[in-house]
Amino acid sequence: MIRYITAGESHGPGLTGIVEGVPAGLTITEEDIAHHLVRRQQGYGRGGRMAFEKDFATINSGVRFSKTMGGPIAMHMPNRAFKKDDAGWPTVMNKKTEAEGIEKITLPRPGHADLVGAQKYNFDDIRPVIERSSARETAMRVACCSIARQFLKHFGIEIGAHVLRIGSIGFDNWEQVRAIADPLAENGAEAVYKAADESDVRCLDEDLSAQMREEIKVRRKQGSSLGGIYEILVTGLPAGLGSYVHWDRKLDGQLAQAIMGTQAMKGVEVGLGFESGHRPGHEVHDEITHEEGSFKRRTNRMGGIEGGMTTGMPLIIRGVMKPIPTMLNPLSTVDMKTKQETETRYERSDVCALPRAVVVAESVIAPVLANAFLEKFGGDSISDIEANFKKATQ
Ligand SMILES: Cc1cc2nc3c(=O)[nH]c(=O)nc-3n(C[C@H](O)[C@H](O)[C@H](O)COP(=O)(O)O)c2cc1C
Ligand SMILES: C=C(O[C@@H]1CC(C(=O)O)=C[C@@H](OP(=O)(O)O)[C@H]1O)C(=O)O
Repeated sequence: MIRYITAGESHGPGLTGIVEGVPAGLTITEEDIAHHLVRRQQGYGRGGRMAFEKDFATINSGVRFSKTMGGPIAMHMPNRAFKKDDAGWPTVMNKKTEAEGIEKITLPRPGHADLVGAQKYNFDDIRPVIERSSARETAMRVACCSIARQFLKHFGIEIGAHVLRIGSIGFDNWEQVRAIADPLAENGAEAVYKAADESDVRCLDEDLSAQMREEIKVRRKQGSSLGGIYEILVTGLPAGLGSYVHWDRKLDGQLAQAIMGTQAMKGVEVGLGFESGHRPGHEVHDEITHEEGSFKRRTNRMGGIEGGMTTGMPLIIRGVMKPIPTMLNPLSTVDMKTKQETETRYERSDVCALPRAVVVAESVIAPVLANAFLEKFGGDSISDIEANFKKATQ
């Protein structure tokens, strides 16, 4: 079973990640990981920090001659913000001594973890909450998950996401999205992300991309922010991954947890999702056929999952990201120290992080899918798993 854990603060010296349970013999390099790290930094609506961070994870264990050895893979990624010292970070984040005059942050931002985090851990300063709740952590999460993604790719399983909506601008309906995304996914879901990466808002439609950019521009000018909706496709999954026998073995439930465990994600759909509640059954369920020796479906409205298991059709998952909580135009809040009503204070921030966040969403589902695959075809090495997979699918 692949597991990972990250450590590190947003403005501390750097992020650390440990991935364990990766079978021996998987080809992986720092450059493979950097590919997705660079993608996570790109996107219209990003804030000033992404312009100077140059995310790169150094592999410090578990890999020899570009192949995994079966042991834990440890990675480190420095925060340029710390070195750049644009706000005295080595002093503010000093691990030993508190210097005099360091300002306590006491104005919680609605929508961020500030107030509840400070209440929970009994802090009179929001700084420690910001440092760990920040989505800076997703940089190392993407690095860790890129290893699981590489494992899936080895077995022909590809992941690719694209943006469906930013604020009021987006596709009208499911069929419209299918017409543009599914032909791309026929060549493997990586074709979806590669096409989406051509747009700086990661939308597959050129006109909508231009309108989304405009929407972000307008909201930025107003000092507000935006979220949106995205879709992830996964191709190459064999039928029968996951299980119906227990609630916690249902693959759709596990995928939802991975998405909802990501900063700012507020909902997940599989296939038609909420739309299926608006339609009669015959416009929802995917009719079964048998062609060229295997079971197929006429449609894929259930998004490749039935009974908590993969159907063999592409997986289609959608997620919604709420608007960024830090906004130039303030919201009302209460000073934690004085208990007086006041307004939020602005800090450097993304205006719309959705085009970047879809890379995080693509990444976090990879270990879930890799584990479902390992549960069925698992072994200690890539060659063992190849043999098991071949035997089961011949
Ligand atoms: C890629 C990414 C970038 C983000 N950038 C910011 C940001 O610049 N400013 C901000 O206030 N929130 C940002 N967020 C959202 C906060 O991290 C998130 O709202 C916060 O951790 C509270 O968690 P919750 O939204 O899940 O309740 C970002 C989220 C993601 C996924
Ligand atoms: C650093 C990243 O995102 C950060 C996520 C984030 C938040 O509150 O979640 C707040 C901002 O941090 P800062 O105030 O230092 O600019 C973002 O830049 C990143 O994605 O690597």
